[in-house]
Amino acid sequence: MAGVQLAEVGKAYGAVTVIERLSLDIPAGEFMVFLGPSGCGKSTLLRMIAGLETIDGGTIRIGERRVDTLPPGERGVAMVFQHYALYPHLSVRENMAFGLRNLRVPAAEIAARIAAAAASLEIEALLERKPGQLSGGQRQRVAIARAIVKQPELFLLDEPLSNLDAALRVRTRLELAQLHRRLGTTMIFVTHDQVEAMTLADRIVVLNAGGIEQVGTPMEIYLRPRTQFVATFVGSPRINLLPVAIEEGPAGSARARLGDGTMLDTAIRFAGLPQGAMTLGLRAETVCVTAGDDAATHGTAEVVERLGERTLVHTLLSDGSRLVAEDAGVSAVRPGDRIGLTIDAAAAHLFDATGLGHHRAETA
Ligand SMILES: Nc1ncnc2c1ncn2[C@@H]1O[C@H](COP(=O)(O)OP(=O)(O)OP(=O)(O)O)[C@@H](O)[C@H]1O
Repeated sequence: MAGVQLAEVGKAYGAVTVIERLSLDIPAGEFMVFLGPSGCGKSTLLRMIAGLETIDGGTIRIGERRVDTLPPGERGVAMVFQHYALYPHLSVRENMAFGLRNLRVPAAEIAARIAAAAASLEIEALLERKPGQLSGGQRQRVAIARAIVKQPELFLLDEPLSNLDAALRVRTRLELAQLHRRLGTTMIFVTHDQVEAMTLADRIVVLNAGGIEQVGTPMEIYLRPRTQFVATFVGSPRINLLPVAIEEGPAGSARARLGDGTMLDTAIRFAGLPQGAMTLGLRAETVCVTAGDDAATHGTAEVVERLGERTLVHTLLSDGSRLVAEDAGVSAVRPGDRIGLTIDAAAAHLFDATGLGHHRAETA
């Protein structure tokens, strides 16, 4: 297994810059996820590491070796795509053996590796079938098994779960996490699905328009989003964003005034915040429906989404702004109801005009 180092890599197609001087260090053994919206350059970056795209500048290292001048076959990587890219006329076994024969791996060794990978992904019973005789999930498992038998130093996975139905996606996701634990091989996984990113990653790279917005563990990304873009992209329902005016509150903290006049004392230091209007970020789970007299503000329930374990209440505030609040799974709230809301102001985020995030001081 090998780590990966990208140093100031860039890529343009004609006049369009797709990746701009991007640097990133991935330690050996890490499960790294590239997360970002469609078109942000995730696949391009992965293909640059694989050698399927040239780079216009910078260097790429895998382990101790500089690889950006090497052809894909010499980089020690195996790639799994969204489309399984299996040879339709070859059996599963032959699909797995194909690349190894090209590498002149001895036949007995090929057989042993196929047996081990097939057992690991529970596809032993499928080895003599052709891809056309497999379900989508089985095909994807074969594609992963075909990557494993190469015993790569690095796995590159480009949205490998997105062709699977919801249940199979979850199962294959768990299998992939277990596989990583078992093999310990460095993996880079591209997705636009934040649940996949949160559940699989040791660390996530959030990409936006060809650049890195933030690199961090899933909970760092969720709890301390570096930018408003990251805060908005990660988390479901989407984080509530409200324009606020800021003044100094108790003990040097920032006090936010919402459009409806509600005052919230955040746990964010006032000193150092830029002057002027800011955007308050409140995750839905920090805004809760209350029937008691502890409400920070009141609003009108517009839409009530019952998810089973919790209820999302889309609420209109008196100044016309809207936010999503949470209630228990069994909730009495109906559309049109006037409701009270508690707000956990200590968990609030503030975003300045440049989109930079400000959070409560780190606690030990
Ligand atoms: N061969 C090409 N020629 C010109 N532009 C390209 C080419 N390949 C990709 N692009 C552009 O580069 C940008 C990044 O594409 P890329 O496929 O890396 O995005 P992505 O983040 O993987 O998106 P998706 O999730 O939709 O696959 C896009 O704007 C795309 O239109």
